[in-house]
Amino acid sequence: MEDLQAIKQRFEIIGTNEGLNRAIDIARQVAPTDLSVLITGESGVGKEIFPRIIHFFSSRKHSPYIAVNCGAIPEGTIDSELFGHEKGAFTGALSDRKGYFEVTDGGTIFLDEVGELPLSTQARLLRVLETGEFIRVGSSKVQKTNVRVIAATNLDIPQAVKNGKFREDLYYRLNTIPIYIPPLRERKEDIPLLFRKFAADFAEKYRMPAIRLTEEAIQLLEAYRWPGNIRQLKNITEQISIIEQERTVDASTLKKYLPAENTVLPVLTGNHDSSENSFASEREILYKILFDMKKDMNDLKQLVYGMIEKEDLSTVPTPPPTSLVIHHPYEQPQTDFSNKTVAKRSVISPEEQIQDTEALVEESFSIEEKEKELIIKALEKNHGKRKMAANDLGISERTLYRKLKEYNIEI
Ligand SMILES: Nc1ncnc2c1ncn2[C@@H]1O[C@H](COP(=O)(O)OP(=O)(O)OP(=O)(O)O)[C@@H](O)[C@H]1O
Repeated sequence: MEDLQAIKQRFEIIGTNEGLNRAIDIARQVAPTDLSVLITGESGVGKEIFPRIIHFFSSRKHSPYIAVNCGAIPEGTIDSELFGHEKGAFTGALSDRKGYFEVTDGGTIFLDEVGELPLSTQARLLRVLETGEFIRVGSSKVQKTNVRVIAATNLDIPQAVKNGKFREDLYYRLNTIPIYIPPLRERKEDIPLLFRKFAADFAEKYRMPAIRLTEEAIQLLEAYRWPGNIRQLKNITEQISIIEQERTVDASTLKKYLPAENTVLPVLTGNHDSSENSFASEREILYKILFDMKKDMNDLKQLVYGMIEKEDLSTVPTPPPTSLVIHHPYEQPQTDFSNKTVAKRSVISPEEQIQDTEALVEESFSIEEKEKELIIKALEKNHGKRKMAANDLGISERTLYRKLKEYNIEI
């Protein structure tokens, strides 16, 4: 089997930290077995690389690999996505459809954000883990599959178990082999290495000389807490690469790009001391009101559609057919992962038809731009942490995922 250095090269992993090396080593050791693995660590630490390492070094290497972001799939359709459905199982189920556990038979499924799974889906997942059995939605036929499950989460699952949000038995089943990825602030030695790598990548991408840091700037970079971890470091390196003309970046320039730590939106704290803050807070309150208005409007729409569906009125205007095809945001295949399946979906539930209709209505009320702006603001404030941004916005993480996709917001 390849040594640590070769694995790092193959998967473009930068870092020499002991915790990182240990995580890679466990992934390599556990790969040839069929054990379930749970990868934990804060958002942006680089969890997604590990299931790929495990799949690559397993005997399943030439079988399908699917990465499913459990937080990004609406609750109403997740069972159908994972386990498939029978024709007529719900309105819109126009034909039979295989779920990911069926199409990945023989391969590996990576369940990212596994803590977001609803309890009913957790029960189905436990069954497939323990017996290899699953049942398509709307069917009574038990089917078999042979899939290795690797899960990841940035949630405190033991706490979720205590709160009744995550099944304890499933937690122990998934956590057979735990892999913990340390946050960047505990890997200070890796910070300058990662910066240099990203600076070189962006120099190539934007065809300009790479930015470099002065000694003082490096110290500042290392002292920063990096709440958004590697994702945040990458974003900031990109911003500086594009914006700064001077390619040698000193500490005072760098400081401008590092968000003040422990800052909270004025709208949430009621901190209105300076006139600048007061302006910002008024604007944010306005956005919040617009956002709430839109939410109310959508609730109202759901209600109306619900009533219409109940009464089965033939005069109901249906959304145009083009809006009936939704694709989920799956990872792009890596260069060394040509066999990775990119999943698509073309059948939607009534719930999603309503969501798609929302998009049409949003346009006509011109709230879209404001909503997008507010989402970006919330993400910036929370250093790309989607969960915290969703909390600030007063929406579920799932809705935020949908919005990010809808507005093409990259974080
Ligand atoms: N060791 C590393 N070397 C180089 N790039 C890395 C490393 N770790 C992470 N990255 C990059 O950092 C970004 C964030 O990584 P990733 O999406 O895997 O984080 P995550 O822990 O899965 O976050 P989340 O829990 O929010 O999904 C990606 O662009 C990834 O390529």
